[in-house]
Amino acid sequence: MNVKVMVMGASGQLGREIRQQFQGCYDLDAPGLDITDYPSVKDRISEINPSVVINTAAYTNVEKAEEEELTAFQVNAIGAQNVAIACKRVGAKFVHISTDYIFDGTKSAPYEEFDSPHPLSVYGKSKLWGEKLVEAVGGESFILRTSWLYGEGHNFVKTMLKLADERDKLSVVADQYGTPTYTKDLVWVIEKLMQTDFYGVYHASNNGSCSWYEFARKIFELTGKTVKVEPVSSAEYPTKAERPRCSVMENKLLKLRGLDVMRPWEEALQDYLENAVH
Ligand SMILES: NC(=O)C1=CN([C@@H]2O[C@H](COP(=O)(O)OP(=O)(O)OC[C@H]3O[C@@H](n4cnc5c(N)ncnc54)[C@H](O)[C@@H]3O)[C@@H](O)[C@H]2O)C=CC1
Repeated sequence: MNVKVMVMGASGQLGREIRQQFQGCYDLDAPGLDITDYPSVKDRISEINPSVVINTAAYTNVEKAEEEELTAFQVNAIGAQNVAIACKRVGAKFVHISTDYIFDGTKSAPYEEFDSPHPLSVYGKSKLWGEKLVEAVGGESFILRTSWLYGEGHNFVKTMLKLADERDKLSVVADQYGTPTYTKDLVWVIEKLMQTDFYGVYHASNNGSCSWYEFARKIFELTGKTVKVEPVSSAEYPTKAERPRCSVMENKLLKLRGLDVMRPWEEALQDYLENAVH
C-alpha cells in the first residue's frame, strides 16, 4: 500500500480502469494536471514523490488532430516529455502509453517492437514524437504501445451496441486490421512491468487480430443482437486521417520476458460484455 502511483489523464478510459484496479492496492494520486504545463507537472511530482507515474493523458481524437496539429503535438509529444523529465528528477519510474498508429500498416506480418515506425496521421506522428522525446530524457521509462482500446467511457463496443438498438443494418469497415484490447488486460501488463527494471518499448495488445467488421460481428454474436452488418471498404468511408491497413502487433518483448498476460481478444471481449457493460 505504500507504493505511490500517480496517474495522468485519470478521467480517461484507461485512467479510470487503472484507478479502479489500483484502488486499495497502491497509494494512488490522480491529479487533474495539464501535462503541457511543465512547472505544475514538475512541482506536483516533486511534492508527491511517487514511485511510479503512469501517463494515460493524450490528445486521442484522431480525426480532429488533422486540424489541430499543434495541440496534438503539445499534448502527445511535449506533454509526455514534461512528465518524463519530472519523473527523472525524482527517480520515479515512468509508464507511458503509445499506439499502433505509429506504424503505416503495410507489413504483411505482425509488427515487432523494433520495426521501423512510419505514422500516416497527425495523431500517429505526435505519439511517435512522444515516444522519442520520452526516450531522449533517458529516465526509467516503459513505453507501452497498445491498440483499439475499450473499457470505461466511450469506445467502439459501446457505439456498436447503441447503433444496433437504433438501426436494422450497419456498415463497418472491413479492410483495416488490428487488435481490440480491453483496458483491464492492459492494466495487468502495466502492473507487472512497473514492478521490474526492464525499461524499454513494449507492444501490449490482446492476442490475435480482426477487422473492424469482424470485431463488430463478434460483439453482436456475443450479445445476441440480430442487426445486419455489411462490410465496407475504407474508400467507401472516407476520413480526414489516414489509418494503417494492418497494424497488428506482436507482444514479442513481453513474451521474451515471460510477462505476456494478455488474453485472446475474443476472450477479453466476452469478459467485458458479460461483466463490465450494463
Ligand atoms: N483509445 C484507443 O483506442 C487507443 C488509445 N491509445 C493510447 O492510450 C492512452 C489512453 O487512451 P484512452 O484512455 O482511450 O484516451 P481518452 O481520450 O479516454 O483519455 C485521455 C485523457 O487525457 C486527458 N487529457 C487530454 N489532454 C490533456 C492534458 N493536456 N493534460 C492532462 N490530461 C489531458 C483527457 O481529458 C482524457 O481524460 C493514450 O495515450 C492513447 O493515445 C493507444 C491505442 C489505442
